[in-house]
Amino acid sequence: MMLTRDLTEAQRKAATLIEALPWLARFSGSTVVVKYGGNAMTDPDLQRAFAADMVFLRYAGLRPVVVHGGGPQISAMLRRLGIASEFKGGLRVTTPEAMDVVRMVLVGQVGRELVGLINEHGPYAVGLSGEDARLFTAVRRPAYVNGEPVDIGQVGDVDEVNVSAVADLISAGRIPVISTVAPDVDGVLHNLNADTAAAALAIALRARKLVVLTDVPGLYADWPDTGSLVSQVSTEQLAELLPRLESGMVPKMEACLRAVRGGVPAAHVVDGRVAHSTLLEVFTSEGFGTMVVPELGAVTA
Ligand SMILES: Nc1ncnc2c1ncn2[C@@H]1O[C@H](COP(=O)(O)OP(=O)(O)O)[C@@H](O)[C@H]1O
Ligand SMILES: CC(=O)N[C@@H](CCC(=O)OP(=O)(O)O)C(=O)O
Repeated sequence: MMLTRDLTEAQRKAATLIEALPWLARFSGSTVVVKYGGNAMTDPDLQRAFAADMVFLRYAGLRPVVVHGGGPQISAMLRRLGIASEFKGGLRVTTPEAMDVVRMVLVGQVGRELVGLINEHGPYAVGLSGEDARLFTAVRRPAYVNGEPVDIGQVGDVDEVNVSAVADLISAGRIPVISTVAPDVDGVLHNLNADTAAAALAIALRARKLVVLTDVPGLYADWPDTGSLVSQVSTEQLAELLPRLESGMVPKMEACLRAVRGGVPAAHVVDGRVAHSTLLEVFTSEGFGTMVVPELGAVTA
């Protein structure tokens, strides 16, 4: 005979599953670009949970595309090699020497590890960088310090996206895992901020969502005041807030703004330190993290 306690537990599980039903119906068939930040991938258990989430999305009928970061991992390798490195306006100043390390770490290390973790579940993940099938063409990107443009070397913005480079993989049921280095028109390799590249890809793929995993619960309007967490923000409000933001949040929120202005219905910044944060964002009714929408009250998510 089933104990009352077991029944309650079973009902709770059923309630969790059934809560996902409207979201499954809404998002089935949709492309979701998930940016996995370097700060959110330091724990092996969290990495495994992330990989499982991508496979879960796929089996739920969504089309996940992973764009990964690796800022802390690049910094660690540069330190090991004794190469100086600094950030300006949230972007890494990238010398030709640093560029070699950026490519080695993102493509050869971080990307490979994620592909391996996803493929523990089956033959799904295929790793590629902006160089493969000309996925991204870069154009040099200036950074701004106190409103003045500063040269930060081989740092790029995405000029063009060759959608067909990933569309075929997605149609075949694969999960593209993308490392964000890309050549410019002259073939010179550039270092792309991963948030920036994820936004450009989400727009080009007409994604239903951009989900950005980082190491904070979301955007704080008045950082570091923890009472100022923003649950929902319109593009207009975010554009006003942007000049007051600092460090890594600048390219991140610029990317979310760009994605939503570019036609992606919602961009979410969520806490990647919480296991299965992507599933919580996609399949539960409570808001999780910060959601950027075209206008407040827009029916989306
Ligand atoms: N207004 C803000 N809201 C949230 N985080 C902020 C803010 N301003 C600065 N930060 C910092 O930005 C960091 C996230 O950016 P970044 O380090 O580039 O992360 P990722 O590796 O995930 O891209 C947070 O850990 C936090 O320290
Ligand atoms: C130009 C620039 O800053 N590129 C980044 C690329 C990696 C990245 O964006 O990683 P996260 O998402 O972990 O921050 C860098 O060199 O760190």
